Amino acid sequence: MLKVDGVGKSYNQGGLFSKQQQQILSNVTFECKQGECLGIIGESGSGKSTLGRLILGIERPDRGVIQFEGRSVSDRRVRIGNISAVFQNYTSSMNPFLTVEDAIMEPMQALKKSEQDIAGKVDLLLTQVGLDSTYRSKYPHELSGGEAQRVCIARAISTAPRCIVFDEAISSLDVSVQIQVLQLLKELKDIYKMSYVFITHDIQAAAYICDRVIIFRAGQIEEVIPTEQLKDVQSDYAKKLLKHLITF
Ligand SMILES: Nc1ncnc2c1ncn2[C@@H]1O[C@H](COP(=O)(O)OP(=O)(O)OP(=O)(O)O)[C@@H](O)[C@H]1O
Repeated sequence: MLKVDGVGKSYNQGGLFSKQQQQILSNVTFECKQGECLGIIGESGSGKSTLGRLILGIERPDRGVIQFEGRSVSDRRVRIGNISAVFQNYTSSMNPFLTVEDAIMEPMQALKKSEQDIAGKVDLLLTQVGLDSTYRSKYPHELSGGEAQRVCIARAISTAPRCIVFDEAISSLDVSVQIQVLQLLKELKDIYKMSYVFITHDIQAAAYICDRVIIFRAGQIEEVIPTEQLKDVQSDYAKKLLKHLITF
């Protein structure tokens, strides 16, 4: 369904007029199947978020292609309504001037759904993420971190996308809230039959929610492994990384 094929990306290093390039991603190839949760685990700076931005079409790869159901995600019409995102920083992901209701309605309005359909769906989406209709009129500063992230999730699922990219989406939450949100994401995946690309440092969260995990190293895929075999990773790097990331 989502195919990343031979993707490379570099950035200019050392300012606007510098010609020095830093290679961030090299020849990244993988597929995320329909209904699959694919984890991407790697050290800080290994290029995970860059890959997430390329999948979301926020930036374009220098080399290779990213396709959703056979069509390049560089075409906005392919992405819109099909691929959405939930980021780590829920407070800056939310427009401080929009109420919860407006924030949830915005992606549906972009798809030109009827006002009646949209208004009726807000309560359902709030219920699905464990909030009630009293939240409709609240502003982001009136929400706890867990509530704000639930609103971001409601917004992300509002168009019933086929795929969601989560970039460290639970990392800023308290541990007890993280567990609740992970449970919620699992339930929603089953309801909507979505695929998830789950970018994280958190091996325990990945083990809980992912079907397969990609171990990422310096912008390249080191190993891809089904979650139930995570303890049997082959490469020395993956063994060391997992040991380092397991905190208990
Ligand atoms: N827009 C940009 N311009 C220049 N360099 C960038 C840009 N975005 C990212 N980088 C560099 O690319 C590298 C990879 O960053 P990226 O955020 O993708 O890594 P990451 O694995 O997500 O890290 P973390 O886990 O800390 O979020 C870093 O060295 C970063 O400084």
